[in-house]
Amino acid sequence: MVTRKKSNSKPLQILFVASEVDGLVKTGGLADVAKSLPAALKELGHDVRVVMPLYRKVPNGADAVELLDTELLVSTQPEAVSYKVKQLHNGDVPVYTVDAPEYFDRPELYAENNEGYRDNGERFAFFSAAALDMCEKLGFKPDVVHCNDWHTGLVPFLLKTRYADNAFFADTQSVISIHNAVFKGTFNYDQYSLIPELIQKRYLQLEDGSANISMLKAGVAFADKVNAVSPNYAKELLTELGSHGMATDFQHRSDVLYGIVNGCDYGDWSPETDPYIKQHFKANKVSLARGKKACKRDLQQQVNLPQDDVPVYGMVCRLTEQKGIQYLLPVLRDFLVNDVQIVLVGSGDPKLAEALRAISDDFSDKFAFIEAYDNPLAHCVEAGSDFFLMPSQFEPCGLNQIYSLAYGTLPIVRGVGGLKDTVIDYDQTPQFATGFVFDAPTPEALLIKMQRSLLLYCQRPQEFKRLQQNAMACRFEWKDAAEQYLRMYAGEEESVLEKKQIECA
Ligand SMILES: Nc1ncnc2c1ncn2[C@@H]1O[C@H](COP(=O)(O)OP(=O)(O)O[C@H]2O[C@H](CO)[C@@H](O)[C@H](O)[C@H]2O)[C@@H](O)[C@H]1O
Repeated sequence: MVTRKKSNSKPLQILFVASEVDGLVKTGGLADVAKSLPAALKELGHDVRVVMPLYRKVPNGADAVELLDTELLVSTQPEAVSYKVKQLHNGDVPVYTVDAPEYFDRPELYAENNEGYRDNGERFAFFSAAALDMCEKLGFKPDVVHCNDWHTGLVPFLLKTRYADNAFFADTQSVISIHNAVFKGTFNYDQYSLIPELIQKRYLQLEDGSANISMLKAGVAFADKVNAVSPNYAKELLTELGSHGMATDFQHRSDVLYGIVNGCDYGDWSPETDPYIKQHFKANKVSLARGKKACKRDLQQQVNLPQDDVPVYGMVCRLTEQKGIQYLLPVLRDFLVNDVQIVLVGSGDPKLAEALRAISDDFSDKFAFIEAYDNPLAHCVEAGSDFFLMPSQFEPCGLNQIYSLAYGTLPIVRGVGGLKDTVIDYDQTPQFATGFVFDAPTPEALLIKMQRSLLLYCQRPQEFKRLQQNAMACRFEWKDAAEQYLRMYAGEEESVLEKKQIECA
């Protein structure tokens, strides 16, 4: 029998610690969450403040209001590290930016030319320490410190060590959200000089190789609660196959491991209001048909494809193995013999880019590969495509398939992580289907679903429209996700383990 604490309705003070925040600086889905979840929590009446590094890329960084000019003192270090805290706003949410030029005044956030900065361990160890150091100085006493991914993994560790007896944080609980456990933030001990607590006592369970400490492991081991960005990913994290080598770490925390699906910011991603798309549209048949057609023509024009009336498959992603490009590449030429077009917008791994470029050179009238990070174009791909490809190797939640649903663009996804939680397969559940889901991690399994989708489009247009309308009726509101987070903070949400027990009973 699980006993639960009663939820406290008093507004919470929440510090949301993230390495990137959409609206200020973004390289991937973590930034979308760091923008939308704090906003949704604030909307529900809580005092939420975000803290992130002040990178050179942050617009208006120079105009931010300086709140603190201070230093991080570390007992074992002869010299303190000076830093400032400057305040910006992202919508209604205050954002504290940690200004330490030696760490963050660089051209990029994490890497240049696909190579991580050599001192990334030290940079984010500092950021984690500063995020807590500033709280007392600013007089902000958080009830919840909500961390995100490896960059912030040392925050829960510091709360349980450096701040264990500190009255200021006596009532503070820590949470870490896992957006992508493949990045463990593993660095040599010599990068942790600002965190002597890690060195004075050896924490074997945090080591990833004998000379290295993983910041993500530290977050998972020391946070009061751990949550994955979908229930299915939370379950996968408990397995050898799906945990990126961290099954034991997650199994040790299974009683406080939760899974909460990300929301969709419909203020940014709605075909009815999207400022980037050619023609707004709704789910009713006439509006959908007209809007999709205009957006398709516009997309074809933007990426230099013939403006033909053929099914268009879109894909927008970081070019990494995670996104399943390796399943697409071997079958891309086979699929392109059909009367179809594919638009892929992505940047990242140069080898994957080269392979995609070669195919687009050979099929220039059918396959447009845009090697770029281009947000307006991403919106046009969502609006102008008929199908959206997301054949991920693994996918903690995935946002683009959720955006696709909103635009009536049927996702073709692999049934992993959050993709399984958010897309309903046509072959399994035709009545409620919103897309296509395949299981095997093979190019052939992907090709079969692409061919199935093509048949549906060409031979059963009414049925295709019905699926589009099913997709557009799906809602993944951030408000609902935020309410689940609040229940998790309050100890009222079911952990993955409890959900499993209920399923088995
Ligand atoms: N070339 C490009 N041009 C324009 N925009 C681009 C782009 N490449 C990516 N994006 C944008 O970046 C975001 C990507 O979000 P995802 O959730 O799909 O993946 P990501 O792997 O970064 O996030 C990780 O964190 C999120 C948040 O929890 C999880 O959903 C996900 O599974 C996990 O891997 C989307 O907003 C997308 O439009």
